[in-house]
Amino acid sequence: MASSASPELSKPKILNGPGDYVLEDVPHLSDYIPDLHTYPNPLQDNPAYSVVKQYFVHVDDSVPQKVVVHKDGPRGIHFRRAGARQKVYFQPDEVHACIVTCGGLCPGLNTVVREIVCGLHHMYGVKKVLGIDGGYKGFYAKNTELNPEGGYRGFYAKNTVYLNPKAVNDIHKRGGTILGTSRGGHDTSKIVDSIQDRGINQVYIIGGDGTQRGAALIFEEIRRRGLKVSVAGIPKTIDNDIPVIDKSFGFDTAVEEAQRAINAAHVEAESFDNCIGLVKVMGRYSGFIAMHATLASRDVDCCLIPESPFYLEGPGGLFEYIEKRLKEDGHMVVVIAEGAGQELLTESIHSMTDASGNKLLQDVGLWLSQRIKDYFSKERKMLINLKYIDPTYMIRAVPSNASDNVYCTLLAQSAVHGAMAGYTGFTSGLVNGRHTYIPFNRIIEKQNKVVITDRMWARLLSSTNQPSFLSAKDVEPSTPS
Ligand SMILES: Nc1ncnc2c1ncn2[C@@H]1O[C@H](COP(=O)(O)OP(=O)(O)O)[C@@H](O)[C@H]1O
Ligand SMILES: O=P(O)(O)OC[C@H]1O[C@](O)(COP(=O)(O)O)[C@@H](O)[C@@H]1O
Ligand SMILES: [Mg+2]
Repeated sequence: MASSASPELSKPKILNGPGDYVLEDVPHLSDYIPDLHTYPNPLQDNPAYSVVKQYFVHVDDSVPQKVVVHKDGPRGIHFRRAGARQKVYFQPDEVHACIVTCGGLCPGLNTVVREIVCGLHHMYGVKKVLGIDGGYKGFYAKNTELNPEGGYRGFYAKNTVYLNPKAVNDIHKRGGTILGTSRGGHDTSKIVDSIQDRGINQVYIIGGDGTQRGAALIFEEIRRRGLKVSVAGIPKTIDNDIPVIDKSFGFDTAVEEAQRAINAAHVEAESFDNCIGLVKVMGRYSGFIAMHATLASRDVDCCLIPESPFYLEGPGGLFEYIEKRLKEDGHMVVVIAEGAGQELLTESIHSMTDASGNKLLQDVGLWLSQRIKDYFSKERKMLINLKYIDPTYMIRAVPSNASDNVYCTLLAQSAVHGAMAGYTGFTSGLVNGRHTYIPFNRIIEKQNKVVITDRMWARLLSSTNQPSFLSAKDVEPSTPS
């Protein structure tokens, strides 16, 4: 379960400028520690970067949250631009960094770990980088029993391990996280005690919404204790449910992997009479994987996501639509996100949660398969075939694809530049194609969801021709994307 520590966060750092310019800034070590020494950025002597004009980011550079504007509109909210600064707040041999990965797996975790280690080492000459084993609880729990014979995890599973470029050289080619991960076990004071006792002064925390909430609490406690420790988050979520950022790393890879299952479902469905291929993908509260995989595939006739309630029977319902597709085409493909239609399932485990406090879901794919079979055999006396494919863990256990690898590299390097420059309490994130530092309060304030009154969902509906399961009265106006 998450820590019971007070979730009260310090006041956001907001700076205003002309034309209703707003900078939602991130904290800096100098906000609460006076007279900190600064040093020239060692990158200025690095032969790889010395030829780059204006390699260092201007101290006033910021990135707008909204790029579609009206000529008389306000300049609006901005975030601090990520990147190397001319001055740094740590000397290389003073840095003792640590990296932890928390929550579910996501393609690209190992790439982020690799690039933090290599970025610190090659760009800033930092040699002491500690890997924390098995998520937040690895900061304080002794995992001596966690030492399976052989293998990468076996090698690393000993609570903490020092990482260097050689040790992480090829880890981006494998899925998962070499550090291990977990849900639950966040205990703010034990974690900060461990950081303080070990003399760690840069903490890199890779994880999703729950993890970033935990990171915000760690930052607050570090600030309360007045420690010179930078806390940097790198947002990880296969569900793409973290707000503000353009998309999370690993998402493209997951969508690509989901295509393989959808293709298989389509091949099966086309090969048998009256056949339905049903694919369940991840997406606990947000249906982005299902939506993007559907739009990418073009073989999908119906996509069901948590944000769009649906119903089975009667006019405009799913059964009626399935019957129509089978009569017209003889086959169909349905993609369902795991969080869709949970309200239709029995109440039995609705109140159960995992160790992190996330709602535990029932298998909507199995349930829907059974309901479809029952309906067509018993009520419509129709012979149908149904092939259910559940690629759930396959799509998140793969290594990241090429574009996610590049994305992970830049996120990791941005985090390193930010921490070296003394920023803290931030998440490294892509906003309108630019790398930024986003304050924790913005990252954890809500979950990113598919807006079903938005253009993207309309594009999906028009590509599948499925019913919207909505009446006009359910539709609220929204800003289209
Ligand atoms: N509200 C919270 N406060 C502090 N820690 C949290 C909170 N929610 C989750 N955590 C911790 O963050 C870690 C990952 O959370 P989880 O929800 O499982 O995954 P994710 O970060 O991917 O959403 C767990 O160790 C969990 O204890
Ligand atoms: O079975 P596990 O490991 O708890 O993971 C399942 C969940 O992980 C998710 O991928 C989300 O994980 P995160 O919150 O860790 O990003 C959900 O889609 C899914 O419900
Ligand atoms: Mg989560």
